[in-house]
Amino acid sequence: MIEVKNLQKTFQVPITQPGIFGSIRSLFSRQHRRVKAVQNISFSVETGECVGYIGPNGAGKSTTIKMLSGILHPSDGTVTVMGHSPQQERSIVARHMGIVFGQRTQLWWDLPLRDSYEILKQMYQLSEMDFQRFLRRYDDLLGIGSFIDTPVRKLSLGQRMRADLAAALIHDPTVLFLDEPTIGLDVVAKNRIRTFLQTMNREQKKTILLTTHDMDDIESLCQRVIVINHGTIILDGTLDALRQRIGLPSELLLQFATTPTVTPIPEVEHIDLQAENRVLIRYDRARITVPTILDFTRHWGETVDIQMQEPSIESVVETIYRAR
Ligand SMILES: Nc1ncnc2c1ncn2[C@@H]1O[C@H](COP(=O)(O)OP(=O)(O)OP(=O)(O)O)[C@@H](O)[C@H]1O
Repeated sequence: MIEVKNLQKTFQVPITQPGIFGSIRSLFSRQHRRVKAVQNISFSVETGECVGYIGPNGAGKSTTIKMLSGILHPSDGTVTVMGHSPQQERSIVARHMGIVFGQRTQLWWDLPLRDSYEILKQMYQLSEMDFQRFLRRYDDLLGIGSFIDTPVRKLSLGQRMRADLAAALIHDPTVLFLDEPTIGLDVVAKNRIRTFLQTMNREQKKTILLTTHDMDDIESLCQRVIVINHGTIILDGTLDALRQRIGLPSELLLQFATTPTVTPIPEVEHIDLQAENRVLIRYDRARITVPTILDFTRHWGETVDIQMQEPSIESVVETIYRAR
């Protein structure tokens, strides 16, 4: 479905001089430095897979997605999506591909959402019947009907993301490139998007490549992860393999009413008593479950709050480096 071979992207960035005169001088300067955003990466994605493409800030994720979708030309290497080059056969690939950039909308900012969809309907030459079916379907799945007459600029972030997802699917593509589709959303909105994407992947068999900074997105959606850092792939495997290889820790933050009496828990290496009667417990889900941990902690004192969190992408990358 997606084939990436020895892909590279190098940007030429002008070298700026300090100070205001320096900045003006830089405008006319020929001095550049080279930023190797993506360096020699290769992978393939099969039909129906949902792959998490993760890495810290500046790792090269968006640059890869932009090359896969034909927005950027690679400096070297090749990409094919369903056997076609996104650069040379952009209109063919565009028919099979939906794309969402969480950081910026692809809808018309000042128009009511409905008008944006009308424009897309014309662009993709949808029949009126298919268009009406699209509106009904994505009202059911994402609730777009409740804000369809609102100008895009007035939508909440969660509504805007749902609107963008629906727009990316208006032509019923087979592949979805999603660049941080849950960024900035609250827990409820994130869960709604995740449930929707699960439906798209598991029931509609859409192939999904997803970049995110949220390990919960990966946990709930992806069977496979590709980890990228400094433009190179440092790990490509199943989520389980990643977990086993680096002992991916999960975190439990407990808030006690008074100072807890902390005692060791078998299979748990990290227990940290923090300020204000909080205890951070890092554990490996392959070795111990949350109910078992709570069986121990209820003897420590009265628990008033429990928060579960997945490790940050940064700590995943750090752990991979340490394990290599
Ligand atoms: N148009 C551009 N011109 C120059 N440098 C760029 C350009 N786009 C990206 N870069 C650089 O390429 C590197 C990779 O950027 P990219 O946006 O792909 O990272 P990312 O993994 O998506 O990061 P983030 O998680 O912060 O979105 C960075 O060093 C970035 O500054």
